[in-house]
Amino acid sequence: MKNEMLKEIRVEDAVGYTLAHDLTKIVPGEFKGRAFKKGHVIREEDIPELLNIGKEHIYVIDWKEGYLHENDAAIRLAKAIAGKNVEMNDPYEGKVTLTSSIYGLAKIDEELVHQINHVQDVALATIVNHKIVQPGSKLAGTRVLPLIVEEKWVEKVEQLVKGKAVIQVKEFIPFKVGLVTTGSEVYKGRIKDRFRPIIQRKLEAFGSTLIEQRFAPDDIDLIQREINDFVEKKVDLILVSGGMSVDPDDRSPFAIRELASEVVTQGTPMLPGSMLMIAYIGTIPVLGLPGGVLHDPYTAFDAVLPRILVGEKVTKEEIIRLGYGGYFGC
Ligand SMILES: Nc1nc2c(c(=O)[nH]1)N[C@H]1C(S)=C(S)[C@@H](COP(=O)(O)OP(=O)(O)OC[C@H]3O[C@@H](n4cnc5c(N)ncnc54)[C@H](O)[C@@H]3O)O[C@H]1N2
Ligand code: MOO
Repeated sequence: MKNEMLKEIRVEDAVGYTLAHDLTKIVPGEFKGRAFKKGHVIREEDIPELLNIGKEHIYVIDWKEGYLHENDAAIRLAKAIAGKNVEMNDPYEGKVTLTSSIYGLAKIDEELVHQINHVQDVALATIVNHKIVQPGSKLAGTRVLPLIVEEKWVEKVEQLVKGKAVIQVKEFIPFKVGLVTTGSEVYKGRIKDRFRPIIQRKLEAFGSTLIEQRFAPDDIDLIQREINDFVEKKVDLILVSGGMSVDPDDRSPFAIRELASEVVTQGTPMLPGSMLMIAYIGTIPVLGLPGGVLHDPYTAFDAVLPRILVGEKVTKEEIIRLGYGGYFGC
């Protein structure tokens, strides 16, 4: 049903009228964008182009109390939704785009996004939660669906999100990290350690530093001695590589478990990375690294590390949910 506030005027009769909204042109494979901007005053020479993009009429709006233009509604929605380190652009074709102002971890409240999209005439599309984003990375776009919208729907969103962060980007905290490399084959020099360069590169990408690497054979006491040393040094994160699976020489999980004040998980459903262990000694996270880190670019370790480096604690429930969509092959 057409809104009674919208008056149609034939394009040929529209010279001197102001456009009420952006007009879009699409030429498949060549162009998609704004051909005319809201506020443009129509001139005689615009008429052929307006007809070419399929506009035989334009709208003039006869405003009533309690309604908003799509641009104003999109700005209000974006302001309500944008949290820390999120910027918004000017409306374009009725849509406001939210971008990150920093390099960090995108946090999207999925449940709130669903609630917002339940509100009549409101549309919010976001990236998935926990993506690593760069300055300028697009996070979301929002608009209302009609050209003029009842203000009450925008107010409903504003109330829904009050005091909550729908979309924000968290900064990575520079962690000082200790690495305990276990495995008698490495300790005795039979093979060269390959974990260090991989770990170093992954940490540095987030602004953290591997401050020291210690080596231990497959011996619980000796592994624990090195872990304890890092605890005393007050590192921010301890990583333990090697010996995480089922062989009799795989001692790392026992060594970590005995020292831990909390074990969040020993194992994940994600592949690769099923042998990842997450524990805490006091406030210091201790990760037992799956062997897959040595040969796969993305494992459960890569899913969890950015969370820890923004200062978050990953829950067992989140670990369980890594299985869905978490088959990367190995
Ligand atoms: N029968 C089963 N086999 C395997 C299982 C399982 O559950 N049942 N799990 C698989 C998974 S998943 C992983 S991951 C791997 C290896 O797990 P580990 O963490 O126990 O690794 P290791 O046994 O200590 O070593 C495996 C392999 O990697 C070499 N390695 C170890 N550390 C280093 C290092 N610092 N630098 C270079 N190379 C290293 C080591 O010499 C072995 O060759 O187990 C699967 N199998
Ligand atoms: O824990 Mo493993 O990394 O799946 O090969």
